[in-house]
Amino acid sequence: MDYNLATREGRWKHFGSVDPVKGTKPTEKALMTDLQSSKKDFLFEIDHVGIKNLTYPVRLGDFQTAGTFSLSTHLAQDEKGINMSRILESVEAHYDQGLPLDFDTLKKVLITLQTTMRQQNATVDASAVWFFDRFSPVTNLKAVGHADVTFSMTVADEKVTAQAITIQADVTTLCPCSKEISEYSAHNQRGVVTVTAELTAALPDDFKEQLLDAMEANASSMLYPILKRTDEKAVTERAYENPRFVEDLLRLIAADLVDLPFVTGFEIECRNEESIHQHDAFARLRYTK
Ligand SMILES: Nc1nc2c(ncn2[C@@H]2O[C@H](COP(=O)(O)OP(=O)(O)OP(=O)(O)O)[C@@H](O)[C@H]2O)c(=O)[nH]1
Repeated sequence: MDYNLATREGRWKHFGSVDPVKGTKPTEKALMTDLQSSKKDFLFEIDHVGIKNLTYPVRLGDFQTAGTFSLSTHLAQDEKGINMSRILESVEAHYDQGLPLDFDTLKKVLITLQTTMRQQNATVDASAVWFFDRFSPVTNLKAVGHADVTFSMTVADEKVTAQAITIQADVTTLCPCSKEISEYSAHNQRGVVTVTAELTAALPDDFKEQLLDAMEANASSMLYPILKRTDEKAVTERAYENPRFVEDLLRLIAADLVDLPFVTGFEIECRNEESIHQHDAFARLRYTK
């Protein structure tokens, strides 16, 4: 059969598209079976059911960036499934040129989600790149640094039952052993620090900054986007003056976190991408106050 190749429809049919069949199933929502809402004994309740790897715009500090979300609810034993479309509807209900990535907004999203799903609890993990201004140490030149953050929260009966933040940041560590045994120099490496901090309900405005400071200030040196020669000299000498094993860095961060009143417990991992090996060195600890 010849089709009118001057039209899209004609071209589609020319390439094999066919007309839809005349079906027997309803096309109106009210007449469609709501399978997920069917009730009987489905053997188990489910702790978490929802969506993950949702990419959605978020606002974090002065920046709009891409967030990655996992959102879920509980599901009772006598319910077949959740109404998944309501998860995105709950996010959209609090969206304003990006979803503000903070615990107040996430709590509102979870309460909306829990209410519309009529479930006992709801949980979110929301990750994004956290951009912030970073000034070079001597010349004070501004540029933008970054760390990875994940906000985690659970609500039950409209109350927050758990809230935590994970921050991953890069630092410099200079090897104390290398400094001790060598006539000159010492090898150093990129350290990757990951802190998950369980948090009290009330938080200071700068809680993320205080956590990041604990992670960076205890390293041999923090990282800067712009370094002029005077800055580079300062950073190099600071690292030499503050050598750190991976264990040292872990313990010094832990000591700072113990002192932060809004942190109730934490897990820290420090991983050094070794410059004299092909493997990494790491240390990890968990602590509950
Ligand atoms: N429960 C469940 N839903 C799924 C699954 N996979 C996909 N879905 C989605 O669920 C969508 C339907 O969403 P619902 O929220 O139940 O739709 P609805 O019943 O019209 O929505 P309401 O009017 O809010 O009740 C489908 O389009 C699917 O994309 C799954 O494994 N389980």
